[in-house]
Amino acid sequence: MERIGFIGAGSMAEAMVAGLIKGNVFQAEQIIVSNRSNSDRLDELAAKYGIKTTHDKEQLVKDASIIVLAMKPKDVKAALDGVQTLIKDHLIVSVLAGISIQTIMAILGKKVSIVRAMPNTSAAIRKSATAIAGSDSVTMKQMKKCVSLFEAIGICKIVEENQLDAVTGLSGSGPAYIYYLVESMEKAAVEVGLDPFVARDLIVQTLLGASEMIAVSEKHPSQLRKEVTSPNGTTEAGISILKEKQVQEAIISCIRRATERSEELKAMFSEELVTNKK
Ligand SMILES: NC(=O)C1=CN([C@@H]2O[C@H](COP(=O)(O)OP(=O)(O)OC[C@H]3O[C@@H](n4cnc5c(N)ncnc54)[C@H](OP(=O)(O)O)[C@@H]3O)[C@@H](O)[C@H]2O)C=CC1
Ligand SMILES: O=C(O)[C@@H]1CCC=N1
Repeated sequence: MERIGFIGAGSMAEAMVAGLIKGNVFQAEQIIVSNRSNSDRLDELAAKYGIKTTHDKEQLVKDASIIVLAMKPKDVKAALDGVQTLIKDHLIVSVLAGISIQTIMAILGKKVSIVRAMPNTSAAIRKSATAIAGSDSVTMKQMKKCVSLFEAIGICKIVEENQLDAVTGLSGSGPAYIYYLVESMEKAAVEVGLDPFVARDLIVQTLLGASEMIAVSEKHPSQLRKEVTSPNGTTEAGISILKEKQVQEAIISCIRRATERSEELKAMFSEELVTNKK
């Protein structure tokens, strides 16, 4: 029986476990989860999903053929400590932001099949936008397995590893940009005299509707925007302020900076984790 083992039992691991079970990619008995020390958390996951949990990482690595790295980037070295020699023909799937395939190989001290993924927190409701990249040794079959793994929690695109910083800046961090927009719309709604609860519902539905329109329509978003914008109407008046305040330029700078930060973190982690520098 093929088993998947998670090292790290936080929110990303749980989102994936939930999606894998709901999507029938793995049955509960094929999933093993471990963490550093929080037994209550393991008990909670076992009770909620019927999965196996353990604090014995060695056993997890022996039992599973796919190992998902789902701890914070700074903890990856400690998490893999003691199991390097047991990792052989496994497929390693890392969701760690800013940790390159090369860094993971350096920590493991050998060439292994590694798929690096950048999901986002909407994985919790199986709506993640994920991109993945594989090391040279990843087989077509392993890549397909990973795609189905991430398609169980949303959509999955295959990219070159050097694109993952851009993916992190765009869709990894992306939910936060949308939440920021919603925070701003909520503030504005109160200023223009709306009840905050009524405003929240209207904003959410506006976002859901607009997202679905983009998804199902063959029209470009700029065309959809034009269709909302009556000459001399309210939308034109509103958009003229966004243009005056250079909001589009600000969004482009935001995604550029987030991408750059991902590159910086990658370089920093690679130096810290591979050269033992703290
Ligand atoms: N949040 C996001 O939007 C996104 C996050 N990611 C990535 O997902 C990864 C996980 O994030 P998230 O789930 O939010 O993190 P959490 O902080 O929720 O969970 C981290 C988990 O790692 C465990 N852990 C820490 N050290 C070790 C160790 N030495 N051995 C075994 N387990 C260990 C912790 O165990 P314990 O509780 O016992 O300490 C905990 O279960 C991160 O690397 C992040 O970059 C990727 C895309 C988006
Ligand atoms: O903010 C971060 O660094 C992580 C990576 C993508 C989302 N959260």
